[in-house]
Amino acid sequence: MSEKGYLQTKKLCVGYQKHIVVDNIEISLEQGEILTLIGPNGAGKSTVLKSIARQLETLGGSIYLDQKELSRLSGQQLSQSMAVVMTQKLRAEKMTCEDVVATGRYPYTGRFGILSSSDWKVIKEAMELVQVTQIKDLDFNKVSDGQRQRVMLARAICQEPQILILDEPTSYLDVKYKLEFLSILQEMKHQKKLTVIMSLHELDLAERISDQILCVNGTTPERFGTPQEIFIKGYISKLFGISSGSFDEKTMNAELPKPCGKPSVFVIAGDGTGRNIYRKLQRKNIPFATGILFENDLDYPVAKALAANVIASKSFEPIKGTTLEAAKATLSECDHVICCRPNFGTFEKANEELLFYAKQLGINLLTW
Ligand SMILES: Nc1ncnc2c1ncn2[C@@H]1O[C@H](COP(=O)(O)OP(=O)(O)OP(=O)(O)O)[C@@H](O)[C@H]1O
Repeated sequence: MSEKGYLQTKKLCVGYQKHIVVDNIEISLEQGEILTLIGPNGAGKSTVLKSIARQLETLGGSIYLDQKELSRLSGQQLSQSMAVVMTQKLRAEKMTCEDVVATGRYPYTGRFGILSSSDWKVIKEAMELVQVTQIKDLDFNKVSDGQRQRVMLARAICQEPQILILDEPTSYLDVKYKLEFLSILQEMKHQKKLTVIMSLHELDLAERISDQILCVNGTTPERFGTPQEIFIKGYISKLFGISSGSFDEKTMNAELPKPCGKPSVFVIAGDGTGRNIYRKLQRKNIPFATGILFENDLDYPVAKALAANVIASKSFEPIKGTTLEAAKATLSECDHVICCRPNFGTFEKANEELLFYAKQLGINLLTW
């Protein structure tokens, strides 16, 4: 573990009463890093977050913030350094969205909770940043889940924390707000050196935004590392125990199960033209073969996930005669051919020949 770590855990054990959920958690984050927790439902992500946020008593080990034990900070010191947005709904009787955002300033107000003009400036800026100014006068209990999530983020931002803890912050956001939300986190990371610890179910987003990822599943954390170390072939499927369908760590594509049986259709594809057809055939439960695909083609990972048989050729190499023969043999066993290619490039003469062969055999050429 790095001595320079801004936020560190040592042999951290978390759970409920005597029931250990995750043990031996060793993380080390620099200031301004984003850590994402991923793992299956019920694995313990929220439990880890609640423990780091001091909302749940730890069962063992320690958490250090800037070399100081987190448990030794006073309540006010903690709320001035850490903001927390968990999934459970905030009880906010008769509060407007602006009232809720304003509670984020309480760690800075005196005993009477009177907000100064500079507090209101911070509140206004936070609301503008996450675009909730328009709903500021609405009853917090009557806004949508996505709006509520953004109000809670504004509240956390106006707390001006050094560390932000978020449990599934993007779960209710539409794609526009998901991207905006993550952009705000990145901006705060770069401009204010904000350190973020959050859980995400969207693996593609986790891969893009995280500096570090902690994989949680079972009583010991599976892995802690950079996205490049985590998103390696086969690992995510193993972490989540994917048994129906498949997940490709390289493209972050999740595909439904491939249709079973002998292929009845041959798809001549390439240059990303086949993916939609493959998925259409999958939806209709029609087994198919496809080729000839270069291994770096956009179609290739989808074909590997959905096709009964993929005739492939090494990237940046000429297609071998034996590969063309294998494609012809597979095609001749099919009842139909779908050609997705409007024309063929210089290095695709083999596919052009394959189409010609299909016509010679008199195989039914489908247009989809
Ligand atoms: N208050 C509680 N008391 C006792 N056990 C709990 C409590 N909250 C959660 N658990 C248990 O702790 C385990 C981990 O739950 P946790 O909510 O941390 O998982 P998670 O990874 O966040 O799941 P999800 O992805 O579904 O949100 C589960 O077995 C759950 O049943």
